[in-house]
Amino acid sequence: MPLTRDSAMNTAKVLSEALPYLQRFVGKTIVVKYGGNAMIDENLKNSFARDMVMLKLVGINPIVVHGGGPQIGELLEKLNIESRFVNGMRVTTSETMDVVEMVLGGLVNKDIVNLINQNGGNAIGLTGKDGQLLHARKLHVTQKSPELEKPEIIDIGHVGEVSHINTSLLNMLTNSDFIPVIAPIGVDAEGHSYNINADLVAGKVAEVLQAEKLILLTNIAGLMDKEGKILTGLTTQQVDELIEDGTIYGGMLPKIQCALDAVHGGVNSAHIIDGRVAHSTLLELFTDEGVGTLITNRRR
Ligand SMILES: Nc1ncnc2c1ncn2[C@@H]1O[C@H](COP(=O)(O)OP(=O)(O)O)[C@@H](O)[C@H]1O
Ligand SMILES: CC(=O)N[C@@H](CCC(=O)OP(=O)(O)O)C(=O)O
Repeated sequence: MPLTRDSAMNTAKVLSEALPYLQRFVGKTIVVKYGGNAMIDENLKNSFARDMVMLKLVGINPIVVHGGGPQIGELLEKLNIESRFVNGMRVTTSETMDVVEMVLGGLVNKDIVNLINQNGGNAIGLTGKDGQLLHARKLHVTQKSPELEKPEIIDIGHVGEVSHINTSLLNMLTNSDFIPVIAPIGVDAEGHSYNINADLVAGKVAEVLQAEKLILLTNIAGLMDKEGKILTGLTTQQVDELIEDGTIYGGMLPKIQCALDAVHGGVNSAHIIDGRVAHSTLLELFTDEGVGTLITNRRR
């Protein structure tokens, strides 16, 4: 559709206004956790892929870490395998692990790689096993309950946390103009697979690369209080209180924890943003529009 003069002027204005942001972020690494609706809706999928291609083209290094919880859930259901979560983590038996690896490392990862490449990018898909990218160890979760005096340690199976990241592999790929697309599957020294929450992987990748930003795309407008108001600029203590009183629960727990860990570990800022909004990554990076929850070290 041909642009009218007004909308052409507007496009030029928007591009010009992006200049200071481009100058600030060029050469920097931005880790994007891709998940939620942005990974299901065809239009949103496409706009996400275009955003990644655009970032790379203007000299920013995007690294994508993807989730796929709903896609895993769908296949488990078809296979009649029961699934449940503890503290936002999927209890993972050996049988479940096989499904997780098939879905995340196969269908989901290749779909994203393909979409970025179709939009003119140069994406390469990896699980934590490729090039031993993500070393993992078993994650032990604790759960508090009013009936118990001290928190209970729960075994949730083949669920891991990141113990080491092969940064030279990531640097090699980004320096060769690839966009790495990482599926959150880890491996230990004995070659066992681990299912790792994608937010935790994204946070760790951002930390070890000392990324400029960690952007967590999700299905909600941001971290909210009990009245649904978006919370931003929180301190660690405020977050702890919100967890204690039940305002933060389920899938938001690993998200907020990894955002805090990342900024404590040297990432400039972490953002929990609404992946239901098209081009939300560009909005976050190149405009003054704050979309969602910002977590930085500055207020601490
Ligand atoms: N305080 C909170 N603010 C916003 N969402 C919350 C909060 N506490 C729990 N949640 C839940 O966390 C969900 C986001 O986590 P999750 O579904 O795992 O996202 P993703 O698939 O993007 O990783 C929200 O949809 C919401 O149901
Ligand atoms: C241990 C654990 O819970 N792993 C996740 C991995 C995928 C993921 O994190 O997907 P989302 O980001 O879409 O939730 C799972 O099995 O669902």
